[in-house]
Amino acid sequence: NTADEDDEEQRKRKREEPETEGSVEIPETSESVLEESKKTEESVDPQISQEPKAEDGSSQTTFHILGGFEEKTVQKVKRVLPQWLAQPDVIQRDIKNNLIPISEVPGICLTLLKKLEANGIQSFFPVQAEVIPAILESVSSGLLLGPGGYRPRDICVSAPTGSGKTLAFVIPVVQVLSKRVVCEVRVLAVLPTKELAQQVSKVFSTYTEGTSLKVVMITGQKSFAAEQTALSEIRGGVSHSLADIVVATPGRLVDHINKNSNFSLQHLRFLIIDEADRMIDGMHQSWLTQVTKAVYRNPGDTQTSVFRRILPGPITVASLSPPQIPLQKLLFSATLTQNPEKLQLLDLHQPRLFSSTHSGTETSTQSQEAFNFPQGLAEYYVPCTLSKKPLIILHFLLRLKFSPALCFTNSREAAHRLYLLVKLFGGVEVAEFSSKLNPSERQKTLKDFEQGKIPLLISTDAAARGIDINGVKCVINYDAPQYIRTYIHRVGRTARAGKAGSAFTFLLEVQEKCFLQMVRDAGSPGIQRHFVKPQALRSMETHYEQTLAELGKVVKETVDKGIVE
Ligand SMILES: Nc1ncnc2c1ncn2[C@@H]1O[C@H](COP(=O)(O)OP(=O)(O)OP(=O)(O)O)[C@@H](O)[C@H]1O
Repeated sequence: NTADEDDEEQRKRKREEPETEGSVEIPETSESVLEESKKTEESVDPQISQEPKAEDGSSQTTFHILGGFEEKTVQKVKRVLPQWLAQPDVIQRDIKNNLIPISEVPGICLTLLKKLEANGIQSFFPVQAEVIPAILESVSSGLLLGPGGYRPRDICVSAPTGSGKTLAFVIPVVQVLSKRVVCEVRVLAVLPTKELAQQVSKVFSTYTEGTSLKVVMITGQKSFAAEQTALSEIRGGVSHSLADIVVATPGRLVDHINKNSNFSLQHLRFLIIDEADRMIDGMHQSWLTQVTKAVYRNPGDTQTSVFRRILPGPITVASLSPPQIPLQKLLFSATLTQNPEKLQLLDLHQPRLFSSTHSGTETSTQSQEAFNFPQGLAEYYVPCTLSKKPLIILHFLLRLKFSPALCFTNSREAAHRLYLLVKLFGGVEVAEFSSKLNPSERQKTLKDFEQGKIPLLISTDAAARGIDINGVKCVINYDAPQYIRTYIHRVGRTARAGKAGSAFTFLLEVQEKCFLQMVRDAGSPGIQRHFVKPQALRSMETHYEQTLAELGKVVKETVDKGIVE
């Protein structure tokens, strides 16, 4: 229909207007005005010709309208992913109904089976049942070669928060290393924070206990000299490694590579990158280049060594002989990026992906990445106003007994303010967790929270990723997270290991549309509205107002004393 076409044409013209500051927006004009401007377009300066005219023909305004906030139709582009990303090995998301008895997973030695049982593990979760045999298979020809004499494929795992990814790499790696003769660093696990490194190091220690394997953590928690002493010793004038498995944060790792001449990665067989998407992010990138350099750094006398390592290139007869220790990368994340450009930074070798999302299928037209949500998670959003947020938290804790609850804010200041307010209000034990605390305070706070001494922990995103706190019933996003990955990791602190849990996100009216769209686009199975009636808060209001006034005084006093800025 012609009228529709004209409309469409008008809209198109509007969309194509330059968005520069000097441009003039053409208002929704009548056809005659549009025709008028069309006629003059060829002969007159376009800037002048686009100036809007009122019906009497006079210029409507001389102001330039800034912005360009009008709605634009963005052309949908069908995603085309590399085959390995588009067709992953599928991992079941439902843990409870897909438990596999540990004895049914092939290749695991008796000693480890016994240890698993001793640690209360009777069955493997789906991610473990898939990934453990795959890693074991890649070392089936020994540490020096992959299957068929070729370099083994790198392995990427994208599975929900709390799905048991840690054991999926700890078990096979410990099993492979248990046959080693000489102590050298064969496994390097890199994690973004000290807490996570500690958590993973603890699991490695549990499963290496009673063997000669040594696990060393380098995160800066101890002095550099103490870490050096733990990593190697000089015997007979020669440096000997004291670590088989090193668990590190990127900053401290780079320090040891550059400043500790006795720290050698020349025998490294597995590079484990946990929270891989976070580790690919900008600030962490250079650590990988440094690791690669350290792995292929040849001391002068190794030209004749059997273990001479050269950077992998095209396969030739010469490159296959003598065989080298291949470096295999194992990537784990609940929100592994599907952006091939980002993944390329990791220089993966014929990667094999294990994933519980199907967003990468060829039929998918979604431009946004979809992620994994734990099966037992119930998601809610709570419509609220800024002033009612603290009251709703108190209502959740005091009336609805939503505890233990982990509550996230978007800044350290917001966490501290909310902590003070809840503490002054009384009736519930509360603690805060942020980078403001030193590592031992952080550790103690997490321990107290886990042991049930603190029913409410108010945290920044410092506790959003990877932290495995047993028994968190409820996650509260006091401030809505800006990014979908942050949301997934925060809510993933509950509903772990096949258990149930709830996540509540407080949303101001202006945030609702965008946030809900973001969550749905990411593949959330469904987020429901949880409305708190104003009457439910009324009885707490007077005491709350008094607490606010008191808080004002406390904050003023601390500022006056120069305790906080
Ligand atoms: N087979 C199993 N049986 C029972 N519990 C298990 C099993 N595997 C792992 N767990 C427990 O499940 C919890 C979550 O495991 P883990 O921390 O490895 O999850 P994750 O996938 O790494 O989560 P995130 O993505 O949040 O880091 C841990 O407390 C762990 O001890």
